[in-house]
Amino acid sequence: MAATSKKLMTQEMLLQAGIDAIKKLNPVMMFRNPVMFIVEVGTFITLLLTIAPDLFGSSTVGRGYNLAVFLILLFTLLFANFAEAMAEGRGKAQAESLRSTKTEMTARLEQKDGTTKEVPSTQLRKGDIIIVQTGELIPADGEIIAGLASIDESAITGESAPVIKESGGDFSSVTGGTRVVSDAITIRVMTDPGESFLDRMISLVEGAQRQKTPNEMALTTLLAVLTLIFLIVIITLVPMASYLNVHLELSTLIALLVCLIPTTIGGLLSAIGIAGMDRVTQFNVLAMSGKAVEAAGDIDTLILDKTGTITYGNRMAAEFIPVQGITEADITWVALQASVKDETPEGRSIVELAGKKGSVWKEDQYASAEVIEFTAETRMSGLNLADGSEIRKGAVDAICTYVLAHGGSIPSDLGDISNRIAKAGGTPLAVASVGKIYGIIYLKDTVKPGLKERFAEMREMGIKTIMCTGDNPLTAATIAMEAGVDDFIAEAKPEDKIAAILKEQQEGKLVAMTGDGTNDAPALAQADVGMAMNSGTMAAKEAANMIDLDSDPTKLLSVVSIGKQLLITRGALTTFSIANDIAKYFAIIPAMFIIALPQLQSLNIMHLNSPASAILSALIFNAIVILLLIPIAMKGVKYRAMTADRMLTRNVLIYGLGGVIVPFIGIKLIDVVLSSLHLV
Ligand SMILES: Nc1ncnc2c1ncn2[C@@H]1O[C@H](COP(=O)(O)OP(=O)(O)OP(=O)(O)O)[C@@H](O)[C@H]1O
Ligand SMILES: [K+]
Ligand SMILES: [Mg+2]
Repeated sequence: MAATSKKLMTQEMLLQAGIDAIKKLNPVMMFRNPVMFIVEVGTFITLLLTIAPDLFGSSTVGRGYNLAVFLILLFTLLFANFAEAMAEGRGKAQAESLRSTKTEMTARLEQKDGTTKEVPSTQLRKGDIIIVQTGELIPADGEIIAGLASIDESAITGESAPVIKESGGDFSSVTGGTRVVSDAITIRVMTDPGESFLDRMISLVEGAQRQKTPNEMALTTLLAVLTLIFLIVIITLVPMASYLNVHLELSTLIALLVCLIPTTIGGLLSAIGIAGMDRVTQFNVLAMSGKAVEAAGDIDTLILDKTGTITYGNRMAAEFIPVQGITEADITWVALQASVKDETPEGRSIVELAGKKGSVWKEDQYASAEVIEFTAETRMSGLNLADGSEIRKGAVDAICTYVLAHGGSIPSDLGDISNRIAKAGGTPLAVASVGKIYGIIYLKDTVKPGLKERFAEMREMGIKTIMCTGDNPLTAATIAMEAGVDDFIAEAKPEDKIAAILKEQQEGKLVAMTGDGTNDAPALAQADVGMAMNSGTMAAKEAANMIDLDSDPTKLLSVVSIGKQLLITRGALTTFSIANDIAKYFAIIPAMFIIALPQLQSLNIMHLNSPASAILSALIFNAIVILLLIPIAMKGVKYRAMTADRMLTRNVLIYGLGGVIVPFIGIKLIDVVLSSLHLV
């Protein structure tokens, strides 16, 4: 995706946006935007007045004037529509390129009797089991239930380096449309046709599901109310004017109304939202809703899981360390037994290390054993052998509790060994057989580089980072130090992760959470912004409202910036739009009443050429300003790392002051040009 998205606006896209701007004149579509809908009604009335100037009562202005007002209003509408069409353009192009990867393919579907049958991928349903081999495209989203393979995900992530996916752990999910580059895997299909990740991605970048955010809705309501107030003010001008014996032309009243209602922000509002979402996509982050992006802009706390988010998550067994009185061979043997049926990456790495150390075993030896699978709840796994003996490995505190409950004791040097590993940032797993602890397995993992700097940036923005891990407190402290997070919570079960989020939320804070595991899914759903790593499980990706295709937790920083920028841009342009009214008022009111009330000359501070020129200049400025502000609506106002409040104050000042001054200059300039061309 990244490859296609980096392209700048092409001529083709501009042309398409122009065509779309005309199509969007359809009143049914326009109705969703109250401000611009009023402009459209005005445009229609001035069109009628151009054809029949006396249609609504006798008129003293010529057709030419009405035509001029009509044309300027038409362009006001077109400029606003063009802004929206431009913002939509890039997403449409991206959707096009994604669609091209959605080819019809055949899948190898496993039958009840164990044989396979070739079927078209469109026939695959949730729960089907399929087999995909080297070189083949994966026909549907799913979870690997057997095997390990390296997979080229460039069709979705734009990243050409293949990633390793395997059954059992947090790296088990695969996406339809990606390619297996080595080995073969068995996959359980997780989505029905039309609901796949690729489908969702297409409709997301295309904006098909785009809904107004609560913020946008509130602003739209505010703008509609403002429009209504100006409408009432202008209608009441008519009897006042007739008392003064001033005849107000309908087209002039419409011009005044359009100048005063907030057309600038009304015209650019939707483009600002779409462009914000698009900017998030440019960072290879899929945001399921604009609401999530806006929430990201206000985040106070970020909660991260450790394994797979802060670290790479390929926890591998590095060493078997026996406690006093146990040989290395003994602990290796117990560790192996505890792991022969453990299908997690950790479990497999233990079996592999035991093999390297010379342990041999037969698969059928454990055929009648009961498998105790690893859960985040128990933090243990193992086997119950046919003779009734129980073999376990797991988090040190979990194993200690288990052994004590079985009448065993804790070896005196266990604490020292496990602390040594934890202080080095490793995960110690204790192993026990028949209620006796044999020693510790040292699982190593690596912290992703560059985290410290980015967490420091978050601190500067006023965001607190908390690591929330199932691992022990010492390991957690070491990794927390190394990664530079502000705080950590250790030995956290899934419900503890939710509790941590709820606690922050109850203090009135907005919370973001990043994670990759199935055990993170409930917390991802509870958080205001839940960002799942693309490397993670389906459950995590489904619960989250954002997915980072590059599996980089610090990406949230970019999303936060974009969210803040979105809110600030909207605020700044609203301020600018309303501040503009002052100059327009000074241009139009004297022009309307000058003949009856020469005293109003004192209001004519711009010394505009003629009443007609004043009105048309203000109206032209009103239209052009929409066009000129499209780049700011699309790119967002410049954002710097400071608190949102300071940033907003700063921008409201700039855009407020600018909004007062710029139109005085602009309207005067247009007036000079119009009169020098003898147009008015
Ligand atoms: N296959 C396994 N068998 C037994 N115990 C395990 C296994 N994998 C992990 N553990 C233990 O359970 C603890 C919790 O693991 P889990 O991966 O659920 O934590 P987590 O909350 O995902 O961690 P993180 O937040 O760091 O990603 C680990 O710290 C480890 O001690
Ligand atoms: K306006
Ligand atoms: Mg995890």
